[in-house]
Amino acid sequence: MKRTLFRTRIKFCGLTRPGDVRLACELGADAIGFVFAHGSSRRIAPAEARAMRQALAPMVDSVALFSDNPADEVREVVRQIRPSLLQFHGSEDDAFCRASGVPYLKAIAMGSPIANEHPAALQQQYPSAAGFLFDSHGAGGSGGSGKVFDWSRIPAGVQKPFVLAGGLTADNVFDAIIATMPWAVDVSSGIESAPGLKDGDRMRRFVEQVRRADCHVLD
Ligand SMILES: O=C(O)c1ccccc1NCC(=O)[C@H](O)[C@H](O)COP(=O)(O)O
Repeated sequence: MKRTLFRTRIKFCGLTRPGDVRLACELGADAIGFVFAHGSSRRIAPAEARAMRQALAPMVDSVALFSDNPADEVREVVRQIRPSLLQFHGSEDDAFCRASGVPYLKAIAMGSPIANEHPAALQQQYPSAAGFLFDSHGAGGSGGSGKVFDWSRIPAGVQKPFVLAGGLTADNVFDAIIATMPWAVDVSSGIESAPGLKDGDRMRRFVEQVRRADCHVLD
C-alpha cells in the first residue's frame, strides 16, 4: 500500500502548566489532555484546567480524561471546562460515556481480556464512541504508564478512528506510525522531565518524528 502525506494527529496528554499548553499548541499539537483520574500524579482540579483551557490556541482540542470517576465529577468537569472530547480509561460502559453528550474516546487496556475481543464486539460494546484509544495498561491499571505494548495486537478492521498510546517517544513514534497507521498518537511520559512537567525539547522532537512518518512513502 502506498502512503504519503497523510497527517497523523498528535495528542499531548497530562499537561499541568499553562506554559506547556502554549508551547504544545505552537509546536503543532492537535489536542491537549487534562487528567481528572483519581490517584494520578498528573491529576488537576477543574479550576486549574480552566486556566489551561484559556491557554489553548484556537482549533486545538481539549480532552478530559477519567477513570471510573463518579458521574457527578464528569458532569462538573464538562460544565466548567467545556472539553471538546472525553476519554474514559476505566470500566465505564457506553451509556455512562455518552451521558454528558460530549463525543468520547474509549481507552482499551491492551493488557486486559477486552483487548482480545473481535473488533465488531468492541464496536457493539461502545456504539457511541467517536474512536478507540489503545493503551498498554491492564484492566484496573491506569494510563500514562510510559510502557509500550505489542502493536501487532491491535485488532484489525476496527471501523472507527483509533489513537495509539502507551510508551511513545521521539525514538519510537516513527516506527509506531508506520507499523499501525493510527488516526492519532497520544503521548504523556515520553515528553516529560517529571510526571506532569512537559519538556519543550522532547515535545518538539516528538512532533518532528510524527511529521517524518507522515512524509514517508510506503510501497
Ligand atoms: O496520565 C495518567 O496518570 C493517567 C491516569 C489514569 C488514566 C489515564 C492516564 N493517562 C492517560 C494518558 O496520558 C495517555 O492517554 C496514555 O496513557 C499515554 O501515556 P504514556 O504511556 O505515558 O505516554
